[in-house]
Amino acid sequence: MVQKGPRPLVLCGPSGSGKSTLLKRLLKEFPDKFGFSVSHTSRGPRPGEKDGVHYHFTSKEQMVSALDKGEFIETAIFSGNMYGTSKKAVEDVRRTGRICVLDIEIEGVKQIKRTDLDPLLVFVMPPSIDELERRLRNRNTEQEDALQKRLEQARHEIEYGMEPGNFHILILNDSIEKAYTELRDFIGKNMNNAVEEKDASLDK
Ligand SMILES: Nc1ncnc2c1ncn2[C@@H]1O[C@H](COP(=O)(O)OP(=O)(O)OP(=O)(O)O)[C@@H](O)[C@H]1O
Repeated sequence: MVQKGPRPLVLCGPSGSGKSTLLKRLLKEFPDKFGFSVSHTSRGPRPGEKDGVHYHFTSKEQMVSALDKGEFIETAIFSGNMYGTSKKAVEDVRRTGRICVLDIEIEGVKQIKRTDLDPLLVFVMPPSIDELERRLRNRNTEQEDALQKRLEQARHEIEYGMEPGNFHILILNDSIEKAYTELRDFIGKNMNNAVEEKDASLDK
């Protein structure tokens, strides 16, 4: 059981929508206030990604075994790879007194809604599928088939993201400055309320 602390912040959105970019800025501006929950994944590291910093890189077998032991809050299969947030990852951040930020898939969002973590849920929306494709191609981190899978998945994710009641806020990332300002404003409004009283509630 994960101990309750401040409400965690969840960033969700299609691959390439800008979650990592926003997260990086947030952690840079407020290093003492927010801490990133490091997910586990069975996918291989991209150039520059460090084990234990960006992800805990592991195997599918090990993740399934940990899942069976109840060590994960949420897991999801995405583009053939397994991803998950361990209870320990969230607990590690909570212990530092920081607000835990999670970057998770839709399946994970559905699972975390069923826990008592009561997260603030942000959906990062790309301006269009075409622009998403451009950004993913520019990022140059995926092979063609993986890129196509991400774009296909993005259509479903956007549908879910836009359904009323699924997220507390949708942030359109057409400009990173604008999107970041919106994220900061949302946090400013809701994180204080989160400590005093809860005014952001959603469908479970
Ligand atoms: N507003 C923006 N305008 C132009 N490019 C952007 C914008 N936001 C992000 N990008 C670029 O788009 C690419 C994808 O962004 P990012 O890696 O943050 O996405 P992500 O949602 O974290 O993806 P993944 O889920 O695959 O990790 C990056 O190369 C990033 O620099």
